Amino acid sequence: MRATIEVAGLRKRFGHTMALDGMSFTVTPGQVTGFVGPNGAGKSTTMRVILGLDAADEGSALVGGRPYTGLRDPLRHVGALLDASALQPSRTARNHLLWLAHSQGLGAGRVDEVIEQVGLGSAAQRKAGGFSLGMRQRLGIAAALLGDPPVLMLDEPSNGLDPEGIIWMRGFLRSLAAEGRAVLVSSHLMSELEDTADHLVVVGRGRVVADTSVAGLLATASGGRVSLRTSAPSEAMAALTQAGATVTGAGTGTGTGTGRDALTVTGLTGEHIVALLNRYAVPFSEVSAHRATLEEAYLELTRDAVEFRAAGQEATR
Ligand SMILES: Nc1ncnc2c1ncn2[C@@H]1O[C@H](COP(=O)(O)OP(=O)(O)OP(=O)(O)O)[C@@H](O)[C@H]1O
Repeated sequence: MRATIEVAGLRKRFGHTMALDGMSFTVTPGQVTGFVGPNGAGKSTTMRVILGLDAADEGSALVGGRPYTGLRDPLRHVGALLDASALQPSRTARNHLLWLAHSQGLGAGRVDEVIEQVGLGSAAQRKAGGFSLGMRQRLGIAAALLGDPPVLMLDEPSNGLDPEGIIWMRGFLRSLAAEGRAVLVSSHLMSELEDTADHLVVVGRGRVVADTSVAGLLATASGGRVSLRTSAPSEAMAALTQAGATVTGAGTGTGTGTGRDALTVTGLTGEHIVALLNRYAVPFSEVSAHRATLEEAYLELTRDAVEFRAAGQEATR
């Protein structure tokens, strides 16, 4: 089976709420794809539609080229963790997994393997009802792995994990992708994905607002801005503007630097700026390309898609 998820033109309305408004993206094998967007952006609904738990009004969602409902032994095709608390609290972790395994024709040996894989060995005989959220997440991932599926889909798997657990999760997801699986991981926090994901599908208001590599998102957000520090701002401005750049700062109050000697230049690369300043013998002490953080890039992209924002935050925008 192809290790892919293909979502095309999904629309889904709940009453007056348009949860999905033309959601389209593809998850490819061998990498972790981060599915990121603010609360209410439509991530869980998309995952539920992919798993056949919700029906879309329009569009298609395919796992390995087929709709989920058409898969025989679905756990062998796609492993999913949507809600870690969806378990029978009186069952032990191992019995929970045994019950799932049997439903898919899988043996007890596989159950013990996945228990070890997620680090729950010492808790396997404990009742799942007494598990912390972090332990439930691990149990949910064990369940997703039971059928050794080529496709994994995890909704906010780092929720409830302690810092050690978060680091473990990052490495674990990356190793699953390195084995050639397609791994889709959702989060409403970019910080949770930035060290994990190779590729990002950023969503807002039910649609994709960016489908890009992590490096691509950073490059777009940086916007080609270069900061410059010079003791001769007027001469620098004149030389750079003449070469086609847009220059702000030095008393205009619009630059990102501080003080009269700081300029912000767009439209020219750092190398080009250095060459021009040298040619016109304009002194400068610093030329640096602005690097946006992933968080900044994400906030910029999803600014219009945030459903709930504190009043103080609203005022700053
Ligand atoms: N069963 C439902 N009935 C009514 N509205 C729903 C239902 N499920 C989702 N919605 C609405 O659809 C929109 C998308 O919700 P969804 O849970 O998919 O977003 P999300 O990106 O997963 O958000 P979060 O990060 O908060 O989990 C929201 O406005 C939500 O309130």
